[in-house]
Amino acid sequence: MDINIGSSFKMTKKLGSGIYAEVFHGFNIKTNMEVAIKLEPVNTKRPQLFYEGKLYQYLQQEPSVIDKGIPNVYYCATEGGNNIMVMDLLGPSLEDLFNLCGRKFSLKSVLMLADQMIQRIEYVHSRNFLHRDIKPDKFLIGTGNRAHKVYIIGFGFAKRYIQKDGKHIPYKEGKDLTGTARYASINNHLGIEQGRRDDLESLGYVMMYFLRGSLPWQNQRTRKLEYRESVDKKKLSISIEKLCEGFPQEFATYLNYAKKLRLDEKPDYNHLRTLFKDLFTKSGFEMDNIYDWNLIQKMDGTPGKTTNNNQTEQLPIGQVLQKQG
Ligand SMILES: Nc1ncnc2c1ncn2[C@@H]1O[C@H](COP(=O)(O)OP(=O)(O)OP(=O)(O)O)[C@@H](O)[C@H]1O
Repeated sequence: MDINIGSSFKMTKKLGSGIYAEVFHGFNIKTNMEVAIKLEPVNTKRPQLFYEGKLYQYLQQEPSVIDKGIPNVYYCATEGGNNIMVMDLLGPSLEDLFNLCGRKFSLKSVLMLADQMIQRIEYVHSRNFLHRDIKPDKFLIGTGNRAHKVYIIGFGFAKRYIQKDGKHIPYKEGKDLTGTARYASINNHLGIEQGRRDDLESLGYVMMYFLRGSLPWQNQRTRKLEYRESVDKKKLSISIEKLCEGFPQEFATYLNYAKKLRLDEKPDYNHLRTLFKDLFTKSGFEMDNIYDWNLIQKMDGTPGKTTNNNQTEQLPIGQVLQKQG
């Protein structure tokens, strides 16, 4: 395919697509560095790519945080009927990896991910923005020697919650649901203005999705238009205790904490990370950055090689996904 983008980039093959945009693999012609290229048609109803590009750049402008877990953006322009953004190439999303692992993650993987995901959200909040679409597809792992690092992407719905005068955005009702119904906070369903608490509540649903394999309000047999309403009803009717039943108490504690926060209250992110870190230690896990997907057996039928210390060989994740097709 090899299409030129600006004077420095070439686009090669498609990597994925969302509702609003398509993402392609590419590289910098001058340096050979691999990149991801996101394309949005110029005539789309709700253009958001340049807003997203500006946010990535803004989030990178914080010298005190070195590796922020946010991709760099190198180029934004309109070419050939598309808005284009060139950014760091990342690896698969947590949703891709969840599928690869048979749609269940172990407690160890969920706890290691939780620690990173809370840090990413805390960083975005520290820069005065809410993400407002927290879901497994918005967390991607890095490539090469950053394959254990979780990056946060997809800022099309992000919103500034600390206004220019330093005040928190006011409480409001009657708003449309923003983001993805499956992981939306209950207040988002109820039409209440979102705050930091809502990103954290959504993250709680992501964790329970990983542990349980699905959420109780998923896969309901309704037409698209009725889907949101049926998720509303089901989510409201299930208690946190029921949702987290059979899993360590810490997950219910986390969700109860997020749901009790006031709209403008700053979450104690450290407290939440400590909750999960203590559970990690109590469970006897080792912080070795080995996730479930690193232990997947080779797809050609031969099991992952066993090393001297009885650990399964880690496969480069790109290779595993390619083998899966
Ligand atoms: N920097 C990147 N490197 C590698 N793959 C990426 C990158 N950015 C996005 N992708 C892939 O492309 C897919 C779509 O990207 P993204 O979520 O940004 O699109 P979107 O249209 O904004 O999504 P949505 O419709 O869910 O809001 C992602 O799920 C991911 O698999």
